[in-house]
Amino acid sequence: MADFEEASQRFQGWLSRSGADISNKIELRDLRAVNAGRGVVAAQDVDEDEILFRIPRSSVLCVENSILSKEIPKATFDTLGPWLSLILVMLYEYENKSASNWAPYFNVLPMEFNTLMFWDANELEELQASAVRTKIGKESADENFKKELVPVIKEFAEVFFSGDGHARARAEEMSSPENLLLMHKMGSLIMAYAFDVEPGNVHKDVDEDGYASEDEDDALPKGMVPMADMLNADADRNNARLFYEEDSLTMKALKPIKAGEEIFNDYGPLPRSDLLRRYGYITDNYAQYDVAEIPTEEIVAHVSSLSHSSTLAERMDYLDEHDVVDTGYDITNSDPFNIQESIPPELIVLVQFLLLPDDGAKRLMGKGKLPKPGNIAREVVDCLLKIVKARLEQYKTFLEDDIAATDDFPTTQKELRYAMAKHVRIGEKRILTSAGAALARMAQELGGTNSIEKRLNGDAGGPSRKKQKTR
Ligand SMILES: C[S@@+](CC[C@H](N)C(=O)[O-])C[C@H]1O[C@@H](n2cnc3c(N)ncnc32)[C@H](O)[C@@H]1O
Repeated sequence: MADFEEASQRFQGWLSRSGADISNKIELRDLRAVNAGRGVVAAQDVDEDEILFRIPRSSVLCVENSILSKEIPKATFDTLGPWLSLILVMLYEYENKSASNWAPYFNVLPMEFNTLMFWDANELEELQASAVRTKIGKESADENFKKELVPVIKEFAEVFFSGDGHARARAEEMSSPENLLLMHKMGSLIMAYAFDVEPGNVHKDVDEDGYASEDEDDALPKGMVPMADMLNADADRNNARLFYEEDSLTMKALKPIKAGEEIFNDYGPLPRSDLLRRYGYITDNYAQYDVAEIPTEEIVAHVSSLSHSSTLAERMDYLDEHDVVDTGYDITNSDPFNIQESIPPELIVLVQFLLLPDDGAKRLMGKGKLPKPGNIAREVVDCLLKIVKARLEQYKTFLEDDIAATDDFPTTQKELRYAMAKHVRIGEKRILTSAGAALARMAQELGGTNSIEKRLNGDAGGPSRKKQKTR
């Protein structure tokens, strides 16, 4: 406890000496008792628009402020891109230990994470069929570290390990498992803590909800902004935002904040699976953003099994040209569940188009048109229902069993990870179950012959013999 508090005090002292202004109405608090590390809390009432702190741009840990940017050519950083460039700079500062200008800052940053990158195989298995497992990217990150980052460190070994007689030997060791792990840790810090730092005089385009496009954010340099990254996040209780000014970055209250209330940033509308992947924690109020992703290859495999057409590949190319094809489709929450709201129109169009008879598809392609997602034929509903049910069956446990299993007070890291994984899969299964029920209702309302079942079972459209499990 003493070390933790002392690190917080030293960090704030360092930040103030670096020219930061921190309002005396806020405090950096120990929130470990509620599994939230450090967080910023209002010590007195704060008004809307009031400045909580102002950090000089020179205190941001970024390529521009690092001595490495004077010694390593800009072209090298440009080739590395924002992520690897910042990892390089952070590794350098971290290796410099107390000699680094940012040493007091590193002392309040964690080096252990619950993000999916650090879960073992058994822990990941608890996520069952969640598509988030395909997005962790550990192997590709390892490759990038070995192929792009390590060669730069070797090329500039004398700069990177300046003053060390063993600089070359140390650079040679950078591909070791321990050093790759260190790179992953820096990468994870960037993922959970860094900001896309807008230059002082340029403003990025944001959508109506205030989020920049991913392309837009990818283009901006990343920076670790001390203090701004001590704010935890909350989807519903976001009450502060960072503003990018010419010489400083300013955190302002977005609404009045009462003494004792925590000050929250916003990570955007992330499903809990992504919250876990990027930030290593989940909270119930992000459940509203949960999604159940269905990979496109599964959808195409289902349709192929129902279609005798030899033109599916050609149709996929056509759909791709019309921006309908994605790697997967997210079924989202709606309350009450509503097909039009929760099933993406692109998924409906994809299934509709692939299920068309050859002459119908050819006619549409000739006119450069696509089916309308509003008119869903019975056959399409049946196919979507099969896809949704098959996806649900890929999860190893039943929804009701997951809900019944208690995890009130996980005490070990493993228990915590298992509990978080369970909540992620519950969220996904709930969506799939609701989607299945809504599609089944729609099929019933549309009436007519269940042509898909007929084709699959080779009978006159009677109920499938296979008992469908509910998950
Ligand atoms: C930008 S940092 C916030 C400061 C962090 N709590 C710390 O002690 O360094 C983001 C990390 O804080 C934690 N976090 C953020 N919001 C949280 C919340 N609402 N509840 C619990 N942990 C949260 C997660 O571990 C996340 O990866």
